[in-house]
Amino acid sequence: MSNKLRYLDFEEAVKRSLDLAKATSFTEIIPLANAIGRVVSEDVLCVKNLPAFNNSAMDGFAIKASDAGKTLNINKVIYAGDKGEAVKESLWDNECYKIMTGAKVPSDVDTIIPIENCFDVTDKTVRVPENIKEGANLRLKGEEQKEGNVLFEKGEIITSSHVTLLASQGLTMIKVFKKISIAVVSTGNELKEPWESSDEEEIYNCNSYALVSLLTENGFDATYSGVIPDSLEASKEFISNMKNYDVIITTGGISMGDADFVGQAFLDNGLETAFHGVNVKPGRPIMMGKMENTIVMCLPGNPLTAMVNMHLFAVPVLHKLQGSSSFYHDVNFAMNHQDFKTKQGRVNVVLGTCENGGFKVTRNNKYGSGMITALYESNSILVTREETSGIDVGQEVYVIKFNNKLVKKQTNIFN
Ligand SMILES: Nc1nc2c(c(=O)[nH]1)N[C@H]1C(S)=C(S)[C@@H](COP(=O)(O)OP(=O)(O)OC[C@H]3O[C@@H](n4cnc5c(N)ncnc54)[C@H](O)[C@@H]3O)O[C@H]1N2
Ligand code: MOO
Repeated sequence: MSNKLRYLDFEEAVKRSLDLAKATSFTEIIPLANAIGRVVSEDVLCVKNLPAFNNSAMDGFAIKASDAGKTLNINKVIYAGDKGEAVKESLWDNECYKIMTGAKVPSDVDTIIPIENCFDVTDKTVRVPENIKEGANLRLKGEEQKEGNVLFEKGEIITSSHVTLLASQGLTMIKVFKKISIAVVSTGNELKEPWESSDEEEIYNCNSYALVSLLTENGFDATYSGVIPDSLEASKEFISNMKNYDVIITTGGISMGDADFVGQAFLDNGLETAFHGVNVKPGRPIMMGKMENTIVMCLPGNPLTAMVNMHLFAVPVLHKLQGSSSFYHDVNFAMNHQDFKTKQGRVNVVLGTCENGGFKVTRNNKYGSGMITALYESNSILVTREETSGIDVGQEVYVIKFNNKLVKKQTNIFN
């Protein structure tokens, strides 16, 4: 680390990491069917009024409100999709239309009465109630969105709700930001790939697979590019071949060990360091910077640390790079269910489970950063301030959720 004793303030590190990221400007046009999770690169405007024409919200009778209480002759039946003559104004005195939900409403009527609220209904006549509300059950052209309105904005991530809107507009292609290219690499001579056999002194590389999966969960494409060897020369060469990526994420080799060459290898390749060493537990050795046009994120090798810091620091930066306008953590407000201690003097990132508004710390907050199962047992992280020494039962806390799932036990959903 550049300075062994001074670690950067957590909030400053978050700021510097986000300052590193400038949104991509490369775009492409893709089919609607492939659009989920992509980031819109320009505002999407309404090109077809919603609704596109005045239509009925109910199966029933389209009448003039002034005919309330009368028995009316049924002029014709109008179905959804009818057009031209079939929906032309043609009422004489004491007439109405029978109309179906979604059908165009001729302009000589102003109110729809649901069929079940009418009396003496036959094929030819109907008696309408006395008390009616003029304009009832009429969906007016453009009342939801008018042509020219912004339906959604540049920088939004496409969800099923966006797809609904696009399809409602007859838009089959959408302009999005091109996916940024992300390389994930591990470091360490002790690593074996999960399909290889390993001696007792060797361990399986879980970080690379963990990070690629986490990136996939967050809508990114990432390439696993292998293991950087534990030698400065080999590390330098490995890194020099990766400068075409938008982002390189490494784990391990970033602390103070004799085999920790990653930082130096990046520096020798022209890295401008934004920070190396942050006052956070776990994750103190974390390093970030920019090497020509490539953002570099070096996470500590301990699996739990790597994943926690990936959630906390890296994911927001990646969303910003990808052009998303929403890249800050979404926090949930929860009630803490079990006392736990935290280490004063550093920002602590604590694992726990957040369900139905309650937070429960994982393993009483006594787990090591080399552990793997503690992460699996958790779905949230809680970040404390440097001066905090513990969190009490009943204290209200902010938590950041990951691996968001449905829950096993049903609880009250009503308010
Ligand atoms: N003298 C000091 N030693 C250490 C410090 C320190 O400040 N001074 N910091 C400690 C902290 S905190 C952490 S975190 C670790 C991080 O060190 P590195 O980033 O250099 O990581 P490595 O030493 O390469 O590995 C640490 C640990 O993680 C295992 N590992 C590495 N890669 C993988 C992988 N792909 N899959 C699974 N496990 C992996 C590795 O075998 C080690 O056990 O440094 C402390 N030391
Ligand atoms: O960052 Mo390290 O994981 O605190 O041990």
